[in-house]
Amino acid sequence: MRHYDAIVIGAGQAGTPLCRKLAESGLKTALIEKRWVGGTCVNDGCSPTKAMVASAKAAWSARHNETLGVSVGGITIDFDEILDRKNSIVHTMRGSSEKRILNTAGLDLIYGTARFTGRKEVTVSLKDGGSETLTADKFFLNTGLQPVIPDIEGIHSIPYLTSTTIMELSEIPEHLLILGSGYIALEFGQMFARFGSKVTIVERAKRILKKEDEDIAEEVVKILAREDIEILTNTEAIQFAQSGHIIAVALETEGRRSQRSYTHVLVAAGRKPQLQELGLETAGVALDKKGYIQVNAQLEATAEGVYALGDVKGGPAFTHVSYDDYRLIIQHVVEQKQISIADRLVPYCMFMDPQLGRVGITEQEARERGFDIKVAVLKNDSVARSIETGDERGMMKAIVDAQTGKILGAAVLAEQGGEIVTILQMAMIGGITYQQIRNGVFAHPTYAESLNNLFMTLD
Ligand SMILES: Cc1cc2nc3c(=O)[nH]c(=O)nc-3n(C[C@H](O)[C@H](O)[C@H](O)COP(=O)(O)OP(=O)(O)OC[C@H]3O[C@@H](n4cnc5c(N)ncnc54)[C@H](O)[C@@H]3O)c2cc1C
Ligand SMILES: NC(=O)c1ccc[n+]([C@@H]2O[C@H](COP(=O)([O-])OP(=O)(O)OC[C@H]3O[C@@H](n4cnc5c(N)ncnc54)[C@H](O)[C@@H]3O)[C@@H](O)[C@H]2O)c1
Repeated sequence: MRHYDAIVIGAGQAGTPLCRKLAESGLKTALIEKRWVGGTCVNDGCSPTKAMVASAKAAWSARHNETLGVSVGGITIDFDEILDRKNSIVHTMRGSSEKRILNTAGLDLIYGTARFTGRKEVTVSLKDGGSETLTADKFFLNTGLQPVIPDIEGIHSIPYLTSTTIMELSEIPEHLLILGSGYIALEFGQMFARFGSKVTIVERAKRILKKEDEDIAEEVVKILAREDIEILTNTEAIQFAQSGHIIAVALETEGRRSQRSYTHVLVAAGRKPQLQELGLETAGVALDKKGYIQVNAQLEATAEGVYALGDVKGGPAFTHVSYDDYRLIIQHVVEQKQISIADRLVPYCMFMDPQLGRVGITEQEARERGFDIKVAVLKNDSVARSIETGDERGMMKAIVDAQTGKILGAAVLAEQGGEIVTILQMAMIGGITYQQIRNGVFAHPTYAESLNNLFMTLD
């Protein structure tokens, strides 16, 4: 039986860099991955979707450019070309990541599914057949999330799509029904609408983007409505049936039933921890109330020598969080430093177009918590850069501490909203007040300069 100093399970956004750093620090390390190096982000998530979103944006721009006085005539979507480009990006990223692992001394890459068969022992069902049992002093779990498939009558009798399988379609759906209205639903919904699908989004809650402020969510709805995307809120799919190429769906909106037909169904109703194969009970690792691996602020699970990183430990499920978990674990385990994930400032960006960049708390959260705040709001139709470039969609918003002038949170729904919100995040990190940003000299006419105007609204 092979023994290691450290075993990393899951080659996600934490596990992939972590295994190399552990090995480079002198620990004999194994990385166990059941599918591909790079995990969700590289293979099924961020990179492939953003590559396809870029194609969708190009299609939108080609149509939209007429408003700028430039007509390119009819446009054609070459879906095979879009998929080839996406696949080539994924293969390059995955390949170079795998190569770096294979070239690291003291590190073994083992393809297979790991299951705990003892407190400090895993048995790997190898991808190429057979199995191997390994032991280690320390385990690092980075097994990620998987789509939730709601228990709806008939759902397993239809060829429903998930965020993974929709990227393998060989044709553009004629009429796509999307269950859920989170990031996955909105990014794919707008993307396929721009490729030519008719898109209907069904959300069972009373509005989309519940965690965002209502004015931001309303602005997103307006933008999507202009692209003929139908959004049905307070609505649930209660029954599915397949009839030839058509999927018949019974919907229920506030007690009223209706019958609709679609060609494709994407389930984007949330994601859950990928743990069913791991046998955590055997390792003595407890789960929290929501079914994620329970960790403390040092990312330690309830069993000694076991750590959990990334999405599987709960909290915001983003690549940059998983990557930061890796950075912190290295400081803790290799450099013997104190670490804590408490109070970590986590930004995020929804890559619909325009992007929704977010950081810190929302207005609704600040009010619920009784904070003394000022709220700055600026619609993009009064931003010089937006007017000049012909894209006035969206708005900017910042929540400011009324006493100190410090920024508590921001939302930027704009072309490059993810980049613009990062400027405000830097201000939050550096303790820069809104008055300093209001009076800062920024190049004209940039989006950054509009932050002067955003905070002038507080005067
Ligand atoms: C469609 C989509 C788009 C997204 N877009 C963005 C975005 O734009 N920006 C962003 O920040 N985040 C985005 N995310 C989220 C992001 O992909 C994840 O937060 C990120 O990948 C971090 O995941 P992770 O490191 O926790 O694990 P993952 O990347 O999910 O990796 C887990 C790995 O563990 C392996 N594994 C699981 N169980 C076992 C086992 N028993 N044995 C061996 N191996 C196992 C899996 O095969 C997988 O490779 C997106 C997600 C999706 C689905
Ligand atoms: N740009 C990004 O950073 C990005 C992009 C995509 C995904 N992600 C990550 O992936 C995670 C999962 O995304 P998601 O969109 O699947 O989940 P989500 O949890 O964000 O949204 C799911 C939505 O589906 C609704 N819902 C649940 N069951 C339903 C049902 N039966 N019928 C209708 N609606 C239903 C929920 O009310 C919720 O609004 C995100 O939270 C995020 O962390 C990030």
